[in-house]
Order: sequence, then C-alpha cells, then structure tokens
Amino acid sequence: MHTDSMKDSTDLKSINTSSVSDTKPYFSVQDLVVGYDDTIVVNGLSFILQQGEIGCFLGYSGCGKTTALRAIAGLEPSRGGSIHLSNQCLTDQTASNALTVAPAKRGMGMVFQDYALFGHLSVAKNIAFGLNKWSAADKKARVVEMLSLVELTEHADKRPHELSGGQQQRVALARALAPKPKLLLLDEPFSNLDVVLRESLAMSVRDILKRTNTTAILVTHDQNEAFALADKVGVMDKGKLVQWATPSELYHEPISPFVAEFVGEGAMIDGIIKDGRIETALGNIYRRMEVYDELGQPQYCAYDYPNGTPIKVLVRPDDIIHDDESTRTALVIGRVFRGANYLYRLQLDDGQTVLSLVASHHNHAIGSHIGILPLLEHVVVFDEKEINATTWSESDKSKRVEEIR
Ligand SMILES: Nc1ncnc2c1ncn2[C@@H]1O[C@H](COP(=O)(O)OP(=O)(O)OP(=O)(O)O)[C@@H](O)[C@H]1O
Repeated sequence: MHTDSMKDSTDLKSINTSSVSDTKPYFSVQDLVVGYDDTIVVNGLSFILQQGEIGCFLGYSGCGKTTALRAIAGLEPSRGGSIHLSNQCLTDQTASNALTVAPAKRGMGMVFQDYALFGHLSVAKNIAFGLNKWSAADKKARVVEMLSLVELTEHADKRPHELSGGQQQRVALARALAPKPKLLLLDEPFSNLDVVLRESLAMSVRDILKRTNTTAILVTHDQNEAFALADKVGVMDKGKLVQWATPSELYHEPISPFVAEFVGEGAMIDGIIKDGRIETALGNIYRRMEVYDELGQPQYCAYDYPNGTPIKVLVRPDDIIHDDESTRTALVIGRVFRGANYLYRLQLDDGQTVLSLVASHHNHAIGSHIGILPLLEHVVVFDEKEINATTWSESDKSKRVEEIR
C-alpha cells in the first residue's frame, strides 16, 4: 500500500535526472549515507523539495538530523548517494569519479540554534556580513530590505546583546537570507526560546520564507514547530527517513506505528479480524474506502486479513467523544488541564487505555466513570507487519470499487 508521499520519495529512484530536466526537482537527496568512524549515522536518505518548499527533519535526539543537515551543507563528507540543487550536482558518490562541491560554493545559508551573531557588530553590519562582493549601494539597499523583512528597521544600529532572543534569531535569519541563498538550512533555530515565542516565531519565519520564495530545510525535535513551519516533514528514526509527507498526511496517514505514536497524541489499542472487520474494545471497525455512493454515503469493504489476525488501532484523543447519554463508559484514570480542554486518560472495561479531549467545563474527577462515544470512522489500523492497512493507493481503490460493483 502506498501513499502519494511515499511515491514522491521512492519514485525518485526511477527519475533519470540527466534527461528529464523539466521534471527534475529543485532539490534532491538520493540514498545519502553519512557516518563517523565505523558508525553509519544517516542511512539511505532520499527526498525532494520543489523551489520555495520548506522541508523538515523531525526525530528523537541522536537520530541523525543534524548530521544529515551538515552533509547537505557539505560540512560532513557523504559516504554514499547524491545531492542536487538547482541543476547543480553538489555531491555524487555513485559516479565513477566521486565529486563534492565545497561548502562555500553550495549557495546555502545557515541559521543555528545559538544565532552565531557577531557581538561587536551592529544588527545592520551583521546582516551585511555575507555581502562583501556586492557594491556598496546594492549592499545598503539589501540590508534595508532585510531589516524591513524581519521588522527590525528601528534596531539597525543596536548590538545583538541589546535585543531579545526572538529578535536576535530574526537578525540571524536576515543575515542568512541577505545573499539570496539557493537553500536555507535551519538547525533547531528556536530551541533557545521559550515555548510561546517559539510557535509565533515559527509562524513568522514561515511567512518570511514564503514571501521570499526560499527553499529551506529545518531540523527540530519539536513537532509543533515542524507543523507550524514546514510543507513536508520527514520523520527520522535511527538514520532513516521513515516517512516524508505533509503534516496532515503524517497525522492522518502515518505509515507505521512508530510515526503514529511520534506524531500527535493517541493510544494504540488491540483489535482482531473477524469476517473482514476489526473487533475492538471500542466496537467494530469497518474498512472505509473514501468512495461515496449517489446519496453521499461512504462505501465499506472487508479487510484483506484472515480471521484471528491481530491488529493495532491508533485512537486519537478527538476520536473519543464524551457523551453523558452514552451507555458505553470508561474510568477516568488521569487528566491534564489544557485551558479550553481537559485531556482525559480513560481506562476501558478490558483494562486498555485511550485519551479523550473534553471541553474543560466538563470537570470529571479521577476515579469516576464517564460516557464515551467512539468515532471509529477514520482511525488508522496497522497489521502485524506494521503496515498501515487504512491507506488506499488510487489503483488499489479503483480495483476494489470495480470488484464491489
Ligand atoms: N562529530 C561526531 N563524531 C562522532 N559521532 C557523532 C558526531 N556528531 C554526532 N555524532 C553521533 O551521531 C549520532 C547522530 O547525531 P546527530 O547530532 O546527527 O543527531 P540529532 O538527531 O541531530 O540529535 P539532536 O536532536 O540531539 O541534536 C549520535 O549518536 C551522535 O552521538
């Protein structure tokens, strides 16, 4: 079963990048391998970005995000694979004469976690730093433009230490963007900032990158940041890109239980196949086809598994609705106040737990039972080989529609 996003990355293998120039992606990484001494840290990374797209590597600490970013910048040597940017080959270890373009010649800008600003230079001079080959007039105009872009015009003559953390990071962004890089790399750019500022700065950075049509790659371990900033997010695990997809696809169509549990909140419950449906402690799940009849009713069909096959079902907090009228109840075993909502941890009759988002005026004590209404229409299910059995490829779907008709 394939999602379109999977096709994006796997189809790359079949693209003959030398002959089909108009279908060539703006930026492509193919089978990249990077390591330190005897250890492979990035293992076969492949993805593409179109011009102006923002990509992100998301993953636990140590999974190889920064190493992948540094190899793209040319700061770590790659041991395998190729990288192409805007019709230029930056490294190709697959060619008979392996080639590598030096970091300074790759046309990339970088923004780091610690801003790396020059403390003795003014904001304007920091921004002008990479423009030494520009004429004085062009340089001056570009600095004015960048100051306005990051809304720091009135701070042009200040030193970095006179600015807040968020302002300093905007100076770093303006400095990186000033020379018009072909690709901007951002390594945990907001991790020194407090949580509230992080999300609003991520949104304003996205706005700036979109306005300047900048192609960028962000590294973060914070999924809110990834979702606020990126068009495509790659979830990494042990040096591999597990899924490269839009934030919404990652959330609704995770390719494996690892992605499902890493992205968003939720709980996995057990199910078992019985006559083409899945029996669970929350009720039966029928395979939905995302195909509708003339009356707009969704069409269902049987899951392709024999009776007795164990299944894992991902239940998100918004799949469990609190309903006082419901005869199905669950025991409140924990809760977290989230302002508008409580996130309840609920125990089902068979001991399994699920989460539920409930408006915070419904204040139920730990130890009480509440009525629940499970919405099992869009849950994601995984078989024993950890394959997402919910996602339909277009060809699987049309074949199935034909069979049903
Ligand atoms: N210079 C180095 N020499 C040897 N090993 C390294 C070096 N840099 C990183 N590593 C190792 O490579 C692995 C991946 O590190 P990397 O910094 O790429 O991970 P990361 O996903 O960016 O982690 P974090 O989110 O903590 O920054 C880790 O096990 C790390 O210890």
